[in-house]
Amino acid sequence: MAIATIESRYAASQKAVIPHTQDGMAGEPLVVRVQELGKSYGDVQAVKSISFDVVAGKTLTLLGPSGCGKTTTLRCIAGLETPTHGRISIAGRTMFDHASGVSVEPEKRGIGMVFQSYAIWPHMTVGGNVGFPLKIKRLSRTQVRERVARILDLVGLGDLYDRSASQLSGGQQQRVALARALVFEPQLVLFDEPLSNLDANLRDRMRAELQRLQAELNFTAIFVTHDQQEALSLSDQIIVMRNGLVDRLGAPKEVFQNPATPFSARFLGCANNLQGEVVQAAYRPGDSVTVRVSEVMSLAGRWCSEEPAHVGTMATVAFRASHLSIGFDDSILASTENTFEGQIASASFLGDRIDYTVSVGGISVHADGPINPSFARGDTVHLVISRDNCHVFPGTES
Ligand SMILES: Nc1ncnc2c1ncn2[C@@H]1O[C@H](COP(=O)(O)OP(=O)(O)OP(=O)(O)O)[C@@H](O)[C@H]1O
Repeated sequence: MAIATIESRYAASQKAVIPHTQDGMAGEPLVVRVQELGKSYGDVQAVKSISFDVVAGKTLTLLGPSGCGKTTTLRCIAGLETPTHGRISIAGRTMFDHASGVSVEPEKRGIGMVFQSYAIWPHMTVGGNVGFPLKIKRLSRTQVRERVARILDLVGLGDLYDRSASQLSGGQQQRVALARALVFEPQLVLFDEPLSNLDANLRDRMRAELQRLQAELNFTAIFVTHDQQEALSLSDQIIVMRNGLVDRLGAPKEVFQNPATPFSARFLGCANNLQGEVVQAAYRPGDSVTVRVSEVMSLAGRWCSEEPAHVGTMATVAFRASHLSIGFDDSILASTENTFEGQIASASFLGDRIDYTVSVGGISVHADGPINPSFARGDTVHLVISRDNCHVFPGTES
């Protein structure tokens, strides 16, 4: 039986979709729908309850710290784990439904997977590794050869067809794993930290290659990573996961610029999380609010909750080190709001900038500064940050 082309598979997926109504994407074709998915291992609730949709041809990334349930979610979608509850459908077809007992076998889900470990067979050639999924599907030798040659060209390994897989660099092995996942033209590809074993240069190149391949082959992707740069650069949508739940879901820019919780703020690079008492109230999200962090430090920021901030309640102010300006004198101070004096407690050279820890009346603040001028331990400096860059959340939960 001839295997459908990428284009016809994609066209078929477009016909079989459920109308989509969430997150302003109404009318777009859906490839994956995950509803109230949960998975427990004995007493461990690896995934508590998670729901999301992925639109055809787009990339959704599960981002979060180690142990938050990213891989378990991915493995449930692939059919490698049986969820404890919930429902998963792909292109309108139910793959798992706890309520009705449906559970489609992994090999019948039509999903490609790329793992962190590559999982390629060292005793086979490159062509043998990549052609393996097609052999299982009983394609003829000629068809396998043609398909494998084409995908190897696409991933930049066209001249390594007959090379033994044991004679490849890490980057080449990663490309083989990628080619093997894509060779049977899946409409959905799952990536579990596929770039984490590569050096920084290669990782950047592979990110760009993945984007090119996705544009060319039009597959839908679910990506797992704990690297925020990777998530921001590769995704159409990001889910920040925490303890088996969705902490934040949105487009990369939205998630980065408007963190909805202190956890998301910290995970997406807000190195400063200061706690204090509300001294100027806020009633709606986006309202100005002031929090007194210490005797010498009150911070004005944007309120990030639907609940009002009453005077006297506790709140958390999150902001990035890169948003603080730091200088020797108060000429850097454009206003009198959110300005502080402190002493340099430590400095870490990061190549293109210096990460300073500044003590402001005993409270430690992280501030990025330029290479020149640089400041030494004990120097007195001035700091300023705009109110728009301070995100304020209710409570003091870390
Ligand atoms: N087979 C298993 N048996 C028991 N517990 C498991 C099993 N697999 C995962 N867990 C637990 O489930 C939780 C979620 O694990 P998971 O691998 O999904 O996290 P993760 O976010 O992918 O982490 P990492 O980034 O470290 O890979 C962890 O507490 C983990 O110890």
